[in-house]
Amino acid sequence: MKFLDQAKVYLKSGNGGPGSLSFRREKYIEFGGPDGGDGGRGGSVIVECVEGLNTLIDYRYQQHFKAKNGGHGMGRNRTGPAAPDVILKVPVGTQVLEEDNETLIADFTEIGQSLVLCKGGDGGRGNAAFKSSTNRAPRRFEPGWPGEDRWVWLRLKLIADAGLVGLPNAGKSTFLSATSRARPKIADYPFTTLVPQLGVVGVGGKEFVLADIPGLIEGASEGIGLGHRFLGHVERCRVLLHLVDGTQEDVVGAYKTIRTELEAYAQDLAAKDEILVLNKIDSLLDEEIEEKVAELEKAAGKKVMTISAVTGDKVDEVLFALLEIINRDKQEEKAEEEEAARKEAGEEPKTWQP
Ligand SMILES: Nc1nc2c(ncn2[C@@H]2O[C@H](COP(=O)(O)OP(=O)(O)OP(=O)(O)O)[C@@H](O)[C@H]2O)c(=O)[nH]1
Ligand SMILES: [Mg+2]
Repeated sequence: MKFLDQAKVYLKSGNGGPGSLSFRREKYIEFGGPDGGDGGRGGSVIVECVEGLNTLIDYRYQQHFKAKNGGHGMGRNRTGPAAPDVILKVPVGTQVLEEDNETLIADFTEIGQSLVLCKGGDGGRGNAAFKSSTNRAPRRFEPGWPGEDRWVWLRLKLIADAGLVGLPNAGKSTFLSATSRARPKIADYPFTTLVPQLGVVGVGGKEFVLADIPGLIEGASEGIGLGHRFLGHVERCRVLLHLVDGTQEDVVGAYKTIRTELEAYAQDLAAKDEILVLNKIDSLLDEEIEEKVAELEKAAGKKVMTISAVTGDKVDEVLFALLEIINRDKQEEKAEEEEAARKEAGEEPKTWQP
């Protein structure tokens, strides 16, 4: 599933500190020379490409990044303290665009690349800097130079490995928030999720990207509800995680509604690997769980896993099951790519000859 993860952020660098207007007063000199130092440099705002990030999710929650102003110049010709830079860490593959969301400013393709987006203002000069042969005691000093500010878009194209599907209220967002650092909105009414949300799930020392899309309802493939807009995204992921709310009467009906929509939307979507999970088992009696699992397994013709996204019960088992499919799919993809590369190079596949 190819995703556009993006965030609009406001950046502001610090102003330079003002220069100082200071005169040294010493014992025998009633009115000494100027010794006001320069103001400190304001902090810059810098974007840096770092290791270990997969999404821009953090930028959805904090949108304003402001560096501090430089400090005032001081007496004895001391320069004011420079303000620290503010560094926005982004993953490889991030693009920075102007506020119009079209004009490209930077394209980060390697770890360690960085760019100053708003330069901190220089400090103003203190009066010591204006001393000359004709003016031994200037009363002149400069205010600090202003910093810069701008809005930019951060944009990251990434592939989600697994996609959550299910009716509204099935607990998809709860699952995402229980398994990743993503903090999607969760509520007991349908269509809480309005746009896809992504999270990076860590399991067994590995990571994969999980996407939560708005709930699907009957007619979704024809444009009813919200989910259809995002079904195209799910088309490219490696595995579907299908959640069924165990507290509803008709679990089989819920399952079938989603399957019908997936099939109506695209055959290859319906043909994807799917892990089927009965959620909310914390609210069910053991007999109810057994009964519902049996009904679902019969209708779906596959094994059904059970979890509570809220308590975290058995969630890990689902994650390992997802990881297994994702790894297998990645290996297959790699093998296919190698095969294609070999063909391109004009090499005949090696065949065994007696
Ligand atoms: N008891 C119980 N409640 C759950 C569980 N998982 C989710 N819920 C509740 O079910 C409601 C819906 O959860 P969401 O995670 O918002 O559901 P969703 O599938 O993302 O819903 P949409 O975004 O509308 O498609 C919330 O009130 C959750 O607290 C669970 O394991 N047990
Ligand atoms: Mg949701």
